[in-house]
Amino acid sequence: MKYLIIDFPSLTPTITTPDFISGSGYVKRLYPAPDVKWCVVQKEYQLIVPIEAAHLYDAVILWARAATAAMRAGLPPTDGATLIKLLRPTTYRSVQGFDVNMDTAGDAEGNFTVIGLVTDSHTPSGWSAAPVATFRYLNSTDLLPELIGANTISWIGGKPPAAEPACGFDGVKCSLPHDPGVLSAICAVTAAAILAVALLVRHYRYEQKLASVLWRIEAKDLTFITALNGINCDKIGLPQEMETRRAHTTIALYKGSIVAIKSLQKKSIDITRNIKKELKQIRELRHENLVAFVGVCVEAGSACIVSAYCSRGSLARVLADRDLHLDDMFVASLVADLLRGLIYLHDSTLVSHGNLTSSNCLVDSRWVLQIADYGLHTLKNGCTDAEDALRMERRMLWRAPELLRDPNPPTRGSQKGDMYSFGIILYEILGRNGPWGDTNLTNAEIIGRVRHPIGGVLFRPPLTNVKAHPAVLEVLKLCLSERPERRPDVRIAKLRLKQMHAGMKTNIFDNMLAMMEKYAMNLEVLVAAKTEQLMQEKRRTDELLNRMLPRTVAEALKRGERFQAESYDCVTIYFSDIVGFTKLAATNTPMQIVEILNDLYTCCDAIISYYNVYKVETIGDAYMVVGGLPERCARHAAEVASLALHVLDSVPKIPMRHMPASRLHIRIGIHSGQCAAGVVGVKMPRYCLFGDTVNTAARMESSGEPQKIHVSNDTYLLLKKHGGYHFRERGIVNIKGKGEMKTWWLVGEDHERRRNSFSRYQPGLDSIELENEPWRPPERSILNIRDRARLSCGSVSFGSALSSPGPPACACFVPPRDHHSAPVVSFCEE
Ligand SMILES: Nc1nc2c(ncn2[C@@H]2O[C@H](COP(=O)(O)OP(=O)(O)OP(=O)(O)O)[C@@H](O)[C@H]2O)c(=O)[nH]1
Ligand SMILES: [Mg+2]
Repeated sequence: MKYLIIDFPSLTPTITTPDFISGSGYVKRLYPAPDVKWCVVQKEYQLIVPIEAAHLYDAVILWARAATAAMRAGLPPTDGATLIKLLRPTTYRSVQGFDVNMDTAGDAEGNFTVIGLVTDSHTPSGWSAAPVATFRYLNSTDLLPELIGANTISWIGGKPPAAEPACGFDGVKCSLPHDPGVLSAICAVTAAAILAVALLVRHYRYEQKLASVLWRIEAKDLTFITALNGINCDKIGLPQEMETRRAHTTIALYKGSIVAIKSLQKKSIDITRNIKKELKQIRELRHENLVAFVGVCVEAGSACIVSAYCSRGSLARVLADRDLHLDDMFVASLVADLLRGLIYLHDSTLVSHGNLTSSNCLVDSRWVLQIADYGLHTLKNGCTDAEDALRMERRMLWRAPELLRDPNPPTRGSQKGDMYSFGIILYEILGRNGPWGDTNLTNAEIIGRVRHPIGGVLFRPPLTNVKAHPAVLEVLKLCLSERPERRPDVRIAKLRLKQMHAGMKTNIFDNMLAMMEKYAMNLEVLVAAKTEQLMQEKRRTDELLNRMLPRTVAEALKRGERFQAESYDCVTIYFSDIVGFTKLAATNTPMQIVEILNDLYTCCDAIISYYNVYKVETIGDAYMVVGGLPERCARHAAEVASLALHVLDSVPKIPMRHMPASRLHIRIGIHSGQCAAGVVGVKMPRYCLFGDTVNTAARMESSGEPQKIHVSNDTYLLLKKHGGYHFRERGIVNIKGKGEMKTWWLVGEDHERRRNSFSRYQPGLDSIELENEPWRPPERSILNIRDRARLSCGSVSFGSALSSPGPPACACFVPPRDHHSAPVVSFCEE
């Protein structure tokens, strides 16, 4: 049997090497031979062979090469060890198409191809993977292959990735040393370095601040103001209020603000490091109750301290001003301010004041107390003021006994010493009689007694005449204690003095604001109440005016305008008159007549409020009403006719107080026609009607009969057109001044029709049973007549009358069944 071994690399599916092609030609030639066994044959030149076959091929070739070399060297080709020695290391071309490098240990490595992305216009993405470089062993002795064609690779980021991560593949390169000793040493050194740097920076900054001359004020920047009385405030920009007040100290203008100047009478001024420290320290202090330090002006051997100016002067001066009444609120506020300032000072780097006196407590324009002359002890030391001895002595009045006795007292004093000084100031505030009250002793004597009590009796300001709360007096006594440790701490003192300003704000300004707020609130309430009263008065006046004049007329007159008279084409005028009034007047007293008429008109007024009519006036016993003005209404005749029927029915039911058995009877006359209406005259203006229609209507009444409604033919025609009214013809009547006229008696109204009409607007009112009670006199002479405006076209008036609370003021409000068992509705066509 013959074997044909064809070995191909698996990575190369299409074998195209020359060896293979020649081999395949050979295979082709062998093909007909029946005794040749095939491995795999695909189509022409397209053979897929297992990788093992390719390796086997290479192995056989290598073996053959070694065997040939052995035979040439005269060595036995059958000795495996010899062949291996001859074989390694070597480079050979594999049947797979690439060179293979075999090292001395026999490890064979082929060449590697780098596949990279290359632009490819044939693919949808525009990219495809293709061999871009190769790894090759250039020499058989090379340990690693060389990259050939690396420059053709397009790397992400422009360069190949690092061969190894920065900390190595397992992070070893970055790990800390594990030795705890080394570790703590590193930490300590680092901390020390940081600390040293921080200290250096701090020191540097401190030195910078010390060296900086932010506190320095140039003399040229200070404009001294010698006397306020003579200066023009506007010129130097001072507030006007300053003009009337003296400064009490040297003041100057610095950068647009007024400052107080305190000169230091020193022989020489040397700004030492200690003074610089003090200046830096004092510049950093800022509190509402400390006078703000502005700076120091050092010029030609002299120096002055510049600080904010407090316009109301020292506390000593404020207390000495007898014209100034200091109430509890002021006192509490001043004490609270002083304590707040002192707390801040005691908590600050200054620790204590050392020279707390009432002349070192200043009051600003807002009545806020501010502590002055704190700190700068080194700078102030050694002053040679001519007045120094006296001033020094006066200062001692506030000084604590232990400090007085001390031959070398601390320049900055002590906190307990400050509390003693506070006690003396509190005494000054409460007593308003100086730091030691009313005494004949000189300052030196007082100081001497405080320093050395005579006979062991302590010398203190007399508290007998001091009027204050017991708790306040207690604090005062404690502050003046001989033993410093008995004196309260400033915070404790503040706590105990809290009740001085119980219920008040601690600051005068806030207190004043609170008072003003309260006052403003009260004022608001007062104004609201007065406004309400005014509105009520206005409503009453308007109501009265509206009763006397039509609303439109009243409005025009209120605005001060003239009301233009208006002409109306057709209105209906109603006149009524009491039958036998002359006789009635003769048999009753005038007051009884007034009563009768008042009852009658009140009833009529109440009735007309249900109709869209306007009451023009009453003349004696005559009552005049018009329908169709001042607001035009097409139903004027019907409104007046219904009103007449209503009145005619109600009047006989009005009982006469003096003649219970008698009844009133009236005549009613109605006529329709043209008329004019307007206000005539200026005084007591009245809305009057003019025209013949008025006369005719009056004639209709006078020519009528008791308890009858006399209607002219014009009104009759209008009512007939409207429908629903019942008439009886009177015939031709001779009317005085008019001649013969055809007239009618209005006898009734088709109330069912009206009732139905009303039900259209007020469903359910059909069922309301209206009582026809006898009339009672009203409780008030003027009834609250319903607002006629509600009777404007289309509105329903009766519903509101029914729903009004309380009993009806007048029973004749209730329409009787025969005329108005249904509520009245105005149906205006306009
Ligand atoms: N109106 C007003 N008076 C001031 C101001 N500063 C100081 N004074 C007053 O000027 C006067 C002199 O003040 P200083 O030189 O501080 O003397 P002193 O306060 O009496 O005493 P020492 O401060 O202890 O030296 C005192 O009556 C102060 O009350 C201020 O800003 N406004
Ligand atoms: Mg002072």
